[in-house]
Amino acid sequence: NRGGLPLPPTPGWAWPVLGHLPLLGLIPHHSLAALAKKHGPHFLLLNLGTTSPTLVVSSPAAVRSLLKSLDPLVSSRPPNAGATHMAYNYQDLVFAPYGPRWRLLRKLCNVHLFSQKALDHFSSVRESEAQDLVSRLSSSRSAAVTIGPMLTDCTTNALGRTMLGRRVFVPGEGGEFREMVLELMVLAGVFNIGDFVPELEWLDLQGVVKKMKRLHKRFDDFFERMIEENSNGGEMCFLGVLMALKEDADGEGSKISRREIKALLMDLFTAGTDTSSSTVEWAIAELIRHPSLLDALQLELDSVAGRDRLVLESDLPNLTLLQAIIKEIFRLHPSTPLLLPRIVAEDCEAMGYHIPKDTRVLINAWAISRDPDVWKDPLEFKPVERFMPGAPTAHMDVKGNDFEFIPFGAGRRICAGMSMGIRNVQFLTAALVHAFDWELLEGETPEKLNMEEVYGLTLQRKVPLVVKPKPRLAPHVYANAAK
Ligand code: HEM
Repeated sequence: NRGGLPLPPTPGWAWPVLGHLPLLGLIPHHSLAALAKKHGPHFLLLNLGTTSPTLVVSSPAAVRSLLKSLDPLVSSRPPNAGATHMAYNYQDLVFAPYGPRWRLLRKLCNVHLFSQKALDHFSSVRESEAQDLVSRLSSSRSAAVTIGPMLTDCTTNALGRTMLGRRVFVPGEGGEFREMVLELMVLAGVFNIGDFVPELEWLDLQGVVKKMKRLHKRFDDFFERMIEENSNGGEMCFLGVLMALKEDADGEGSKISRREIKALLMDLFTAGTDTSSSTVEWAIAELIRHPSLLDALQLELDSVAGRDRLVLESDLPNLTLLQAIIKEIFRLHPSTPLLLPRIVAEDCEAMGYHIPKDTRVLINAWAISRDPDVWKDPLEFKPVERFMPGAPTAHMDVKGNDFEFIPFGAGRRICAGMSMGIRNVQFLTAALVHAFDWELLEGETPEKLNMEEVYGLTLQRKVPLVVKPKPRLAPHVYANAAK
């Protein structure tokens, strides 16, 4: 019963079985943005495969209507192979159905990882990993480096030390975990046909499920080893806290199980590393393309941190231009352009349309933050004009209150690690811009730097950024960083 309300518009004709899947193209957030402009600027209803229909949401008003007014009804995720085979059959946080277990896992993360107190507690870990990165870059002696993988090493090691009490990517040490994390990123980004045509799931046409099961076993063995090491009295870390909780709760319906602990660790490594590192890579690229902003940021950093030490996390509140620049980076380069899918729990009404139960929801955050109906000169990098104090949109933030840009999502299911993500991106960008001048390779110019995107789990550059870092601080700073 639709109560006389229409369904949202659709693009019309669809293929048998595949439905509108072929319309997604190679970069779905681009194709969906174009389709929305043509057929449904707020809502567009697609049939992707044979599953229930997918609602594509492409305007701030439409996001508000769902994630503010109806949020509890769209706070679970649709079924998918990754949740079943990698995330311990929905025992994790990212895919847990909205309810008491999801609430408990989020609360544990909020208290022990993402609260101001927990973030401050582990700031020395992030600072020492940034110091290591600066030292590795300065030892390149201004030769060209591909910055992306070095940033991934840095964020993953910082998270490894916070969660497991140890680094996980150690140069010259096997690199098994590194290889596993990279494979996980690739697999999680694959468009799995079985998720859209469940009738074909058993065939596993792309071999994705087989790979997931194999990789899951390797992760499980790794986390089991970590748990054993930790129970022999390892460094105090998030895993230690979780294990203590598990022991406290054992016998009385266990508050958190061993499986949930492993699933949570897997989530945090997947959601918390590339998201931050790829955003920093975009930030360095944008600053190279805008040399006067790069100069102004270096001036700000010098005035706050001087040239005799590296920047610290405690400097961040004093770096106003940096904060404006990072907001603009999040606007133009949201690392998860379609957020993570949701599913509608009950029939409901939004923007005058009937939205049936089980409709899947994709929110095109990328399209909204580049929409000329929402932003003036949306494709231009203008942090000062938009976000410096006194600018008309300076009050806007990325924390899910302003639906004009929602790189972390919004509502109850907003990114759990947002506080850490913002700190990672602000701090690493500050550290790199403060410690180095950045030159492109011979023959490349800032105006022509390739800024194209490719589709994947996170929004990656089509052409990885290769740059020459030239130290600009006092020499003893780099010597100390190397110790
Ligand atoms: C630049 C950094 C980051 C960005 C842009 C980002 C973005 C996102 C987005 C868009 C979502 C989906 C939100 C939704 O459904 O509305 C999400 C979920 C999530 N993120 Fe992040 N993220 C970042 C960093 C992190 C970090 C550092 C961690 C943890 C270490 C993390 C952990 C999570 C988790 C656990 C979820 C699932 C939350 C839930 O389902 O309740 N993220 N993130």
